[in-house]
Amino acid sequence: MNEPIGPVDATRVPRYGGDTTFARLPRLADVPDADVLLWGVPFDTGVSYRPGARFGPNHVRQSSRLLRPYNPAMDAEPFAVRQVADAGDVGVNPFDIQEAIGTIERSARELSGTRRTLLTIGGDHTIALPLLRVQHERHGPIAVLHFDAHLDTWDTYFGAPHTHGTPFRRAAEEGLIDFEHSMHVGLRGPLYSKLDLDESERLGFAAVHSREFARTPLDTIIERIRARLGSRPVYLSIDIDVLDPAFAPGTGTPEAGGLSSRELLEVVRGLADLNVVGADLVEVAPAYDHAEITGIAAAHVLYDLLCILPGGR
Ligand SMILES: N=C(N)NCCCC(=O)O
Ligand SMILES: [Zn+2]
Ligand SMILES: [Zn+2]
Repeated sequence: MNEPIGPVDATRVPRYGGDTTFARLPRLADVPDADVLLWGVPFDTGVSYRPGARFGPNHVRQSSRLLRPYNPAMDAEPFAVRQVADAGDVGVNPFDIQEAIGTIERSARELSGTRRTLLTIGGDHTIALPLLRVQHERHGPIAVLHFDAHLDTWDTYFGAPHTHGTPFRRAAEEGLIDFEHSMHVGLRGPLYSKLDLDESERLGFAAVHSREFARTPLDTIIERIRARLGSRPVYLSIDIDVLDPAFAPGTGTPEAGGLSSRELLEVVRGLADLNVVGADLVEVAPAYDHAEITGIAAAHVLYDLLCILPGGR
């Protein structure tokens, strides 16, 4: 087997120069094949408040230039153990949500092929639906670990079924989710009514609310999550607004009282050895970011995610 082609060597080409791929990894076209692909879905037509997540993928790439090859927290070299590459962005229609969802689904299917793991950079949370459809084709009903301030199980907005507040309701209706083993993490903020929580529970989602992080030891929370997911194939859907606006100001629907980046990174690391089969990281909206705070948090979450994937260490 050929050695994986890693990121550009920062001792030869300084980090701030050259092509902007995630972690300065090679592009898919420049490697014989890849085991793990990062790709961007620059789509935000589903947002209900501040727009701008369409600029998320390139912002996260730009904010990932300082990542280094060795991750001491996981004793891992994620770019050395297998081929990771950046597959660029998919061209999605910003004026037609249905068409965009179809394009995302087809592209995800094509890119994953028979064996590749996809890490998708959004884009708003609408994009989780087509991504879950492709996971379902491979694994059947899939355990979803959903990091978010919001439930995203709402029914419609202005009568529209496909928005960033509704992907998990649609996915539930399509039978894509294994509710015995699915969970929200980081919920908080005002709701439309108490029924919002009841409906999510009725669908079958368990939940760790953000406020529980204030009083419960992190290891206890990680244990609860691991027990819920078990040995099932797990899909991670990470809305960056799970972080407190202090740690992720660059997002469209910020809510106070969220996780710190340290807490989120520790929870992600705590998922090591579970069967994580894919992930998305959504809702980074760079227009509201400062000094790449949100972009850097997103890049580091993806980096640790690469290390917890089966075979990532
Ligand atoms: N950020 C996501 N995915 N959803 C937020 C929807 C909240 C709302 O507009 O009421
Ligand atoms: Zn959210
Ligand atoms: Zn969301």
